[in-house]
Amino acid sequence: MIRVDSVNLSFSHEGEVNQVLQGISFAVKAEGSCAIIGPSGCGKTSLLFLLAGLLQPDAGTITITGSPRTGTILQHYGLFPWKTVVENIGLGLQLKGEAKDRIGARVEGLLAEMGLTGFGRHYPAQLSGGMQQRVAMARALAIEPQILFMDEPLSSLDALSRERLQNLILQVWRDKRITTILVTHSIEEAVYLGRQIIVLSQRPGRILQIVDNPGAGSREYRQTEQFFHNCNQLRRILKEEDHGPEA
Ligand SMILES: Nc1ncnc2c1ncn2[C@@H]1O[C@H](COP(=O)(O)OP(=O)(O)OP(=O)(O)O)[C@@H](O)[C@H]1O
Repeated sequence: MIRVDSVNLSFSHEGEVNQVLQGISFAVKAEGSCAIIGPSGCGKTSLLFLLAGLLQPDAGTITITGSPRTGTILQHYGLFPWKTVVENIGLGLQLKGEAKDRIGARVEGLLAEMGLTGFGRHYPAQLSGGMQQRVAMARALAIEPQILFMDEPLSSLDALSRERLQNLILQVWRDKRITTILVTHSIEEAVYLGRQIIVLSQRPGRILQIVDNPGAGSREYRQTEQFFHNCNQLRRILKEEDHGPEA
């Protein structure tokens, strides 16, 4: 369980305080899937960084029950260009001090799972965006996280690769029974991948609404009336935030 209670965050620059998040409270239960959406600059990445423990709030608390292993996929993949695919994927395991042969076996398994067999010795620059994204996902999954934090992981992909990787995220969430927290700009992606959708206001980000979306979790969901209904609901909330209520 992840619990966020009355969290505020601001950044200071040359004496000027920039309030980024205000009074954020919500909870995500274990094995839940949560999507965070909102206008550009509203603090989505900052909120994800807070959850992942990469930033500390000015006020309020973030509590994560137990000491779960966490994996993080940052925007633009965060791969090391001077390391091969195998070295990138094995990095977390290496940092944990795992034995070389165990790392080798685990990385081989992940290469196969992600459809990257044969590309282990390539460098990131030699791969397409979709393949780099799968490497980033394999690296995050290598340590068998119980919570997976993802910051717009699919934003730079073409429509088909994006759909394939959305299905992969769905499959990982279901098969490995992990908790996923996904920051996205895409309404459809939020509704497809988040059983709970947190909609943030313009900066300073406050919670406009938490949309329950219990139907998410299967490939078929995309074709259902409920899916379209929830996409429209999100669109309405975001539009109102952008322009005020529609005439
Ligand atoms: N390390 C930092 N120092 C100062 N200001 C920062 C820092 N990180 C983020 N900000 C500011 O905080 C605000 C929110 O940024 P953040 O990246 O969290 O928003 P976002 O909703 O993820 O944006 P986008 O959708 O465009 O990716 C922005 O105004 C940004 O300039």
